[in-house]
Amino acid sequence: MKILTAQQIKECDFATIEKGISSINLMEKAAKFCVDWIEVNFRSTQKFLIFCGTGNNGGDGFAIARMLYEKGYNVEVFIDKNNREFSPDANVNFKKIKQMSGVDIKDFSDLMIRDDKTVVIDALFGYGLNRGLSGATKNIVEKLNQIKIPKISIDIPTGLFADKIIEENSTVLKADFTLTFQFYKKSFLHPETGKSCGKIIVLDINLDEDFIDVIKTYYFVIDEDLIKEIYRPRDDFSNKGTYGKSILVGGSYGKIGAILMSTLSALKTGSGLTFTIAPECGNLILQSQVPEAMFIGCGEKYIEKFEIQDKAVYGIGPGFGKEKQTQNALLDFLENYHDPIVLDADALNILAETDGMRLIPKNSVITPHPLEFERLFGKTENSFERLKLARTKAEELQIFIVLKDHHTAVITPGKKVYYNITGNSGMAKGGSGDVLTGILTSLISQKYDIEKACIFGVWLHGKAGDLAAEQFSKESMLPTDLIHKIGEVFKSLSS
Ligand SMILES: NC(=O)C1=CN([C@@H]2O[C@H](COP(=O)(O)OP(=O)(O)OC[C@H]3O[C@@H](n4cnc5c(N)ncnc54)[C@H](O)[C@@H]3O)[C@@H](O)[C@H]2O)[C@@H](O)CC1
Ligand SMILES: Nc1ncnc2c1ncn2[C@@H]1O[C@H](COP(=O)(O)OP(=O)(O)O)[C@@H](O)[C@H]1O
Ligand SMILES: [K+]
Repeated sequence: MKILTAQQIKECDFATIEKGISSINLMEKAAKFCVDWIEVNFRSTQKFLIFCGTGNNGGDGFAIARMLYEKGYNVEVFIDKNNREFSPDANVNFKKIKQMSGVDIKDFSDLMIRDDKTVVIDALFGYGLNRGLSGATKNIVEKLNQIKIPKISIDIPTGLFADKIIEENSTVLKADFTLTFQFYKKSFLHPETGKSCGKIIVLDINLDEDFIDVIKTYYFVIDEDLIKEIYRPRDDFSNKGTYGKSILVGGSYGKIGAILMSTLSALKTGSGLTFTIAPECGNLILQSQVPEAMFIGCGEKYIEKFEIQDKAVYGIGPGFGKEKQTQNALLDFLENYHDPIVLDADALNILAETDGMRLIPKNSVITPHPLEFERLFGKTENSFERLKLARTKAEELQIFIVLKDHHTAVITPGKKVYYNITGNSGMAKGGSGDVLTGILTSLISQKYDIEKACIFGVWLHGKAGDLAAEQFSKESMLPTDLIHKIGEVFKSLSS
């Protein structure tokens, strides 16, 4: 799914209107989709308090208020009575609601909440916000944020921009749900801004498909349609050679578990032949826990050297450690190896400390979490800036950067960004990243195109995490539980 800027969304609205629907009918349609969702999900609500701004977001709010009232709900509409300069479409809907005898139109300052079964609808500002909140709107948002009743934001939580960071400490409505039109907005996917969105529901209001097809963007959300295009079912007439050779390199005394999880994940993701290169202290553990993988020992307690094998894909780093010999082993390997590889964890830390980034083969994948990213490329002000730097570095080094976070971003050498929306905070545990390394190595060894392997890999990882959380809870699920859910995800794809 494409992500558009506020300006592009506006153009998309115009394109849709040019195709024959009037702007007021488009607003009506958008409001109806919201009301349909609200009816299903907030059926027992006794009163809706609907806060409307002066732009078209406010217009949506007036239309939603009218429709809810017509369906028999108790509705109160709040506006800033000192500012009634509504946009033309908002004005049409304001006039309609004003004529309804059973709906009170109140000033923001009249807000009183007595009833438990009350829900707030935020239609103050949408993608047209062009500066931070101030005055009456800022005050009412601050007040609403202190009241513990459910809040539904229409299109965008008021105070957020669609596509850029907000100033620190600025006021933003804290929504429980965001009913957004047609597209995810970039700000929903970054930690500083996304935390205000609650659960995001994308309502398809049938904006012009031809426009959406051709509009150029570098930003995408990974959705199930994309995954279904990427996923290749296994061929009956195949053998282990068809599915590649994955070699997971890592582990050191006390951190054998990390490379074990990578190895198991590679197997569970379908790798044909799987090897683990680890120090001898891991031999017994690996051979007994993952008998399907072949073990190559090199060093006693940490890796001292490792050889290049033909026709394999290497995933290097989990549990690797940073011993001097291990460092040299990695740098030697990279001096002589020129095919794409996956680099994670201590392999990245070693490259950061030794200035070895230039040795990474073109089209390789690196999987830093924010701190590893900072060690590699330096500090940035916020996650928007981090992404910008990552896009520059991915192009400069011609590599894929899998920037791990709540919404992991896959950044391609062509500077495209694919945000992942599967996964959950149950995965915020040591070991989850090791699993991802195994998955990515396995997919690349199965000859998935590298961009597709990254997109598919992060989605699969998060989806398996979601299934693990469903069964065990976010608190109790373990990275190993996630590995055992990979199969269920594949089953759902092939059914
Ligand atoms: N395709 C879509 O996405 C559709 C969007 N619609 C709605 O239209 C909205 C966009 O409408 P608008 O462009 O009118 O934008 P807004 O409703 O966000 O309001 C923008 C207006 O407020 C002013 N403004 C901006 N920041 C301000 C601030 N901090 N303080 C005071 N005033 C400020 C602007 O100058 C502008 O006049 C969407 O968010 C959505 O709710 C729907 O009505 C129809 C379909
Ligand atoms: N709150 C979260 N929501 C979604 N995914 C998460 C969350 N926290 C962590 N993850 C995922 O778990 C993995 C953690 O990786 P990493 O930080 O490298 O852990 P480790 O190195 O300990 O294995 C990443 O893929 C990340 O996207
Ligand atoms: K809003």
